[in-house]
Amino acid sequence: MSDYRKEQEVAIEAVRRASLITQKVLQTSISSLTKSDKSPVTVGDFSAQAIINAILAKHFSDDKIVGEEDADDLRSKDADKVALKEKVIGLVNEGLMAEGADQLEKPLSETEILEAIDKGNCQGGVKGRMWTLDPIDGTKGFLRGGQYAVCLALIVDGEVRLGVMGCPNLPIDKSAKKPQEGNLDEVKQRDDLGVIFVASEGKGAFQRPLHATSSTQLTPIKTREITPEILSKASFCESVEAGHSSQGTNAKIAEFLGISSPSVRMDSQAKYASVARGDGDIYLRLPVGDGSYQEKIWDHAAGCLIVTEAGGKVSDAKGRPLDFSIGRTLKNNKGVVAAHASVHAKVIEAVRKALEEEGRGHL
Ligand SMILES: Nc1ncnc2c1ncn2[C@@H]1O[C@H](COP(=O)(O)OS(=O)(=O)O)[C@@H](OP(=O)(O)O)[C@H]1O
Ligand SMILES: [Mg+2]
Ligand SMILES: [Mg+2]
Ligand SMILES: [Mg+2]
Repeated sequence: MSDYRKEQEVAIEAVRRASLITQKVLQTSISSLTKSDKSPVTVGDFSAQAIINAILAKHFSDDKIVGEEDADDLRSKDADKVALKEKVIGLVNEGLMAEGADQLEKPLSETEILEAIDKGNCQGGVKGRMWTLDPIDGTKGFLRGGQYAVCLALIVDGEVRLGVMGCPNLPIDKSAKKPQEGNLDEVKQRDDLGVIFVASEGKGAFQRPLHATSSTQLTPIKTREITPEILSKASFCESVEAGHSSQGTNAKIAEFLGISSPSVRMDSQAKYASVARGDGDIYLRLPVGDGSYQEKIWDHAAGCLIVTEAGGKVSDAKGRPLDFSIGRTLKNNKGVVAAHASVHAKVIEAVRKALEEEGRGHL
């Protein structure tokens, strides 16, 4: 097994710088536009993607990047988009020139920034080294002051080897109260928020405060011990957006497992982070409708490794491992189930029953 020490160090620094810039956006104003698929993208998403891609390109110039965003909208002559691009240029240079490792001496040009964003155009695949980046996962959450995550993972020959995730709105201390969902003022004011989660294949999972310097010690994290006997006491989390996973199916699964407490609804891969550090036990993401939506690799790669390395198990709805080797999507998988390894099989059995009852057993 390779040691990805250098990659880990660079990825943490890239995610740290990008996460701090998204926090700055949150503290000031969030300009956004709507993409052709009707989903939102903000000045924070573009800036974070440019910062991370520029740092990756500097250290690993031969690596490919599968990133969510592209710079097409920023090349538009439309006045709103030109104004948004100007903000992105300012934020990217602020993020890259801030003190610390990888500090840039001289600002990047507009062309360099747009090119950095477009470095995320790789189509994925089974061979070689590629990073996958979700510069802001849970953009809708970001806009409403909810949870969001800056997610970066290294995939080598189709397997996730390294995952780094910045969660600027999660408390450093898992037992501290999470900010109230959508309370933008609360997340602006609290100074105990901001965590980076890290996992490297075979080396365990860790967290560290976002605001610390990069030499800060990583603290190990573990999923909560939950045996089949106490499964009914488990807490499960799901998406805030009803269109992103079937909340009705999730509720039925919880009922089959004897879980009576309501789900914790949270945007983004912060759900994986919560399960990984034992602040939640099960993450359910069951497909909606006919299950035709294909999950994107950047929505799961970092979170999947972080949960696995913390002692959990991640699979699709049928219990199959997620296959990151076939392009930009997880087209061989339907849905996602993450849980403590000792109860994962029981959860999958409940998923099968629930989908069959709905006449969706084929999914
Ligand atoms: N129909 C459908 N089904 C499943 N997933 C979808 C769907 N549409 C979008 N997306 C992706 O959901 C990502 C955000 O997931 P979340 O779990 O954070 O959703 S939620 O905001 O809590 O509802 C979101 O990631 P970001 O775009 O990075 O926010 C999307 O990639
Ligand atoms: Mg996403
Ligand atoms: Mg995103
Ligand atoms: Mg998006």
